[in-house]
Amino acid sequence: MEFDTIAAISTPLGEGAIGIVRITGPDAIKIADDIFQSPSGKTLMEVNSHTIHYGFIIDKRENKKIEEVMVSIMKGPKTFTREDVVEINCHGGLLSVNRVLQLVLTKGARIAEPGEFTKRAFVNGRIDLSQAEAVMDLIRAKTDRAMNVALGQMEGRLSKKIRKLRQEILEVLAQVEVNIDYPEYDDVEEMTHTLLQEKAKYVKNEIEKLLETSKQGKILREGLATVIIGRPNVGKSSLLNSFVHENKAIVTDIPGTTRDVIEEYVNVRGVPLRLVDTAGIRETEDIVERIGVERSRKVLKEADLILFVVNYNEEITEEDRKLFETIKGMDAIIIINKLDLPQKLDIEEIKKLAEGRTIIYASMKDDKGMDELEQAISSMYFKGEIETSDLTYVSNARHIALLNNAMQMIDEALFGVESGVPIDIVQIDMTKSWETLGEITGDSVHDELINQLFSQFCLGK
Ligand SMILES: Nc1nc2c(c(=O)[nH]1)N(C=O)[C@@H](CNc1ccc(C(=O)N[C@@H](CCC(=O)O)C(=O)O)cc1)CN2
Ligand SMILES: Nc1nc2c(ncn2[C@@H]2O[C@H](COP(=O)(O)OP(=O)(O)OP(=O)(O)O)[C@@H](O)[C@H]2O)c(=O)[nH]1
Ligand SMILES: [Mg+2]
Repeated sequence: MEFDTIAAISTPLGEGAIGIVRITGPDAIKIADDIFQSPSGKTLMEVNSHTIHYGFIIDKRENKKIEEVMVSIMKGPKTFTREDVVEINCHGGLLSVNRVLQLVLTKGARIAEPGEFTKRAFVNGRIDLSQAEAVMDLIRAKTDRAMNVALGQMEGRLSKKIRKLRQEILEVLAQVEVNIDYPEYDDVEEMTHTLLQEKAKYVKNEIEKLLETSKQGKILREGLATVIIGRPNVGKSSLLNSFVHENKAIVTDIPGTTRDVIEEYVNVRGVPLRLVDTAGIRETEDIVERIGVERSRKVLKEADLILFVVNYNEEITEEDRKLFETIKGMDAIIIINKLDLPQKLDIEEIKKLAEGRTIIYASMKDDKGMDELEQAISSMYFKGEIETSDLTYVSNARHIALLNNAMQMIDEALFGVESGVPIDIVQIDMTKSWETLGEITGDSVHDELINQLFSQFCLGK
């Protein structure tokens, strides 16, 4: 497909020693040539592909030097976008790259939308949708593991599995068609049923296997939403500070110190935590604190993991019991803090309330218990040493939802076969699941979704 020529700054604005203006499209090389002057007098129209050239960017109308640059010339289709690509390497600095970009735009290029380079790579068939989404994940990855998952997806690992499943479904649908066309064979109906049932079971099993990785995959990609809760003054903010190794949250001996929800990213043995400190939950007359308590309750509901802090130096209160009630059924670790102070806490009752969940004995003052806590978190989500390299993780919420949908349709197909529903109805369910799987790779998908997905990219990507 032939598109217009687009350009953008592909490096952080005004940071770093080099800044890159990237151009892609049919006029990329001509535009670059128009504003480039080499000391040797060569023109960019005649150079070999995948070569880089020293020279100056010149505003030829005013015969004015704009920048000293290195220009890469890459001719399609063996490029990032499969189109002609030019990269102008400028001196870093906001003004310098901006001047070059402005000049490029006056020569007929259009400013690129966020993600538009990667979108071209997709539309021109170099990568599929899940690979393009992986490019974005790669940029946002916060741990090595998350990065490995993104790299695997970018290489097309998930796409390959999905394509194989779609192929299987397509083959069985074709076979069913053939069988319908030759009804004169006696046992054709039974054969068709058996075939459909076997294939549906196989596909279902494969989807299930992928979905089994989704819990860990989602954590790796988005971070484990971890909320620190507990009554005022038990040491929640101190715990957050211990995790991030600095005094991010204000700690005082005044109960009700934390008023707002404080969020920090931490890497706990390869598990990315989106750690949230909350206002201590209690009944209060203070309006500001009450809003804080409300927010605490709200983030609590969306948590993947609760870190519930209680005070070794205080007796259990009705509020503690209520909190245990609130987190029923949720993943939680109980942290008994202030172990350096005399015991007033009834440990036996805490054990009962914990309902088998891990209890960590800690003192934020003496820096005790953090190792045990980190160990508990990592083994809770990644038992043993996981090898990200030989597992295909499904990490993206869009993919997870589509896999669940496809599975539902397969289930309906299976139910249909087993309860003697007419074959053409079963075919419809199988076809739907084939289409749904195709939305993951972008083989069956509409423009609106594509635009929405790519608009989430950064500018110049
Ligand atoms: N300067 C620069 N660095 C960059 C990028 C870029 O666009 N420019 N990339 C942008 O994100 C990433 C590299 N990604 C790329 C992916 C594919 C191709 C490419 O040309 N693929 C062709 C040819 C492969 C080959 O030579 O064998 C192809 O797949 O057909 C280029 C870059 C990271 N670093
Ligand atoms: N002795 C002792 N004091 C601690 C320990 N951990 C925290 N503290 C102190 O307890 C007080 C309250 O700590 P914070 O971390 O602010 O408690 P919080 O749970 O965030 O309190 P709110 O934000 O008011 O809900 C501070 O004076 C801390 O220094 C500990 O292990 N031992
Ligand atoms: Mg606090």
